[in-house]
Amino acid sequence: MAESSVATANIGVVGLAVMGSNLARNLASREGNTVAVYNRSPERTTLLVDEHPEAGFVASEKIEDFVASLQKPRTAIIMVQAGKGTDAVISQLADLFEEGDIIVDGGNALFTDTIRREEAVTAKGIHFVGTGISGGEEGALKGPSIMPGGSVESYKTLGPILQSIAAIAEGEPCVTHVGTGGAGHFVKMIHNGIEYADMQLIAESYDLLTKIGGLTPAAAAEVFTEWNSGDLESYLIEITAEVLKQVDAKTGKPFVDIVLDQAGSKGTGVWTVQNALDLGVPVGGIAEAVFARAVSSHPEQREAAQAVITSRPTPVEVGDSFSDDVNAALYASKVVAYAQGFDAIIAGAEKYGWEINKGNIAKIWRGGCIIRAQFLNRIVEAYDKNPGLKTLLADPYFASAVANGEAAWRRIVSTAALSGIPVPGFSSALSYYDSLASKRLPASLVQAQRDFFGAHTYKRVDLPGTFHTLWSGDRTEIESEGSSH
Ligand SMILES: NC(=O)C1=CN([C@@H]2O[C@H](COP(=O)(O)OP(=O)(O)OC[C@H]3O[C@@H](n4cnc5c(N)ncnc54)[C@H](OP(=O)(O)O)[C@@H]3O)[C@@H](O)[C@H]2O)C=CC1
Ligand SMILES: O=C(CO)[C@H](O)[C@H](O)COP(=O)(O)O
Repeated sequence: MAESSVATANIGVVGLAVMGSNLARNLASREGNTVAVYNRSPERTTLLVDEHPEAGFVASEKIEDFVASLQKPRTAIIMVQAGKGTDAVISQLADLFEEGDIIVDGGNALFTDTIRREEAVTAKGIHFVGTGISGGEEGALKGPSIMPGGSVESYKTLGPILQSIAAIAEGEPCVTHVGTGGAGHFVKMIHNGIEYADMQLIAESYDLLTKIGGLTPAAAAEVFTEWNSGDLESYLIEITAEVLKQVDAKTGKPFVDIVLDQAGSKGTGVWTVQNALDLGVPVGGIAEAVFARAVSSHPEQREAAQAVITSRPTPVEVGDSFSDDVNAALYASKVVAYAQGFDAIIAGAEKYGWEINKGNIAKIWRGGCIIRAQFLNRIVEAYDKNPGLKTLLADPYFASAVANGEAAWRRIVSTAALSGIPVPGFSSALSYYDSLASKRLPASLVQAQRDFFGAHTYKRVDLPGTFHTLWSGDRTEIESEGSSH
């Protein structure tokens, strides 16, 4: 490995696994950049440098040499395993960096860790920017969607570099200063939550098309390919068609049929739901997607249940328009998932004091990231028209798009239930829609029950104030001090 302790690089990357190595190549391909690279295990560095001499990397085996190879003020992007790995690298860099240098964490960090790390690092006069980066291997190389947090001052230096490597959508780079502190990682977390929901809805669509619609995976691939030229056009629909087309070389079977039906996760979906619970934001679509992966990953429970549930419903007979109904249900459920994700962003911004422009978030998700979709242009328009929109479902375009597909959506949920096909994503989205649309919810009864057993009080529809009924006494109503909770 060619070592350099002369400061020749204007930017560095620490962590050269899938994301870091591709991000480093992306940076190196941009005019004027000289990129320093470092990885804990030097084999990865050697491999990257040997395979990509054109990148002109300045490689180091020791982190001290890596730091010495960076021009001042130094900027290093960390792309290592979230959690302890990130803490370890930050601590090493913070010991070697000087006032004014910038540490960027581009991994999938939990935003509260980012807030903690920023406090610790900035105490030394070093800038710290937690940034979400999405796009997987290809995005990192060709242009990801980038969601930086951190201070406005840091973004002044970092912004142009990030803009130069980001994906371009509708002529604009997919990067914006999301907000200060942990805002970037918070928004990336929600991005991943929406990603989970979108993937689950697509998986349910595939299940319905094959198990009720009777399509083979290859025929379902054609349906997804067709959908990809309509309102559902998106990266996830596109790759779904590719996966379903794939034939396993070993068995000649459809590839999807030989993959074990147990979905894993690395944690960002769970974080989204945990934080939404804390914020009091219903994100049922994302939660169901997380739970669906969890159900799939308990084979012992599934086996135990299958040993006793031996009688299964016969799939309902469906006509030629079935796939159109699935398309409509997918679209409507997807609108709900995005609406819930944006609600969580709004609530997070309020709680943590971030000024997050929702339209700009939709803009930077139009390219480079896993949830990139045609659909996001409509979200941009919705927030452009009304930045204070209470829910995406109230936007006139989405309201009418969902209303147009509503009957099909209901047919799909009921057909799935009658056929014994689980559709937790579709059905929870429909229930959420119906909850918002209902003039009156049975929450009245829940609140009355709470008052009965715990004197939790209630409000009346016809009078101001807070009340309690003397349930264990003569059941008269008394006015209560304070507000019901
Ligand atoms: N993979 C993806 O599609 C995406 C990943 N991300 C995020 O980007 C980051 C990098 O992801 P990915 O490229 O997949 O790599 P991994 O998450 O698999 O992490 C591997 C890298 O972390 C390094 N590392 C782990 N522990 C330590 C430690 N204690 N000290 C120093 N280095 C350590 C490894 O070094 P060594 O080689 O020495 O083991 C290696 O470079 C992660 O935070 C991930 O969540 C974000 C978007 C997409
Ligand atoms: O951040 C990502 C994409 O945006 C990563 O691919 C992430 O790993 C996906 O989450 P999970 O592994 O839990 O499915």
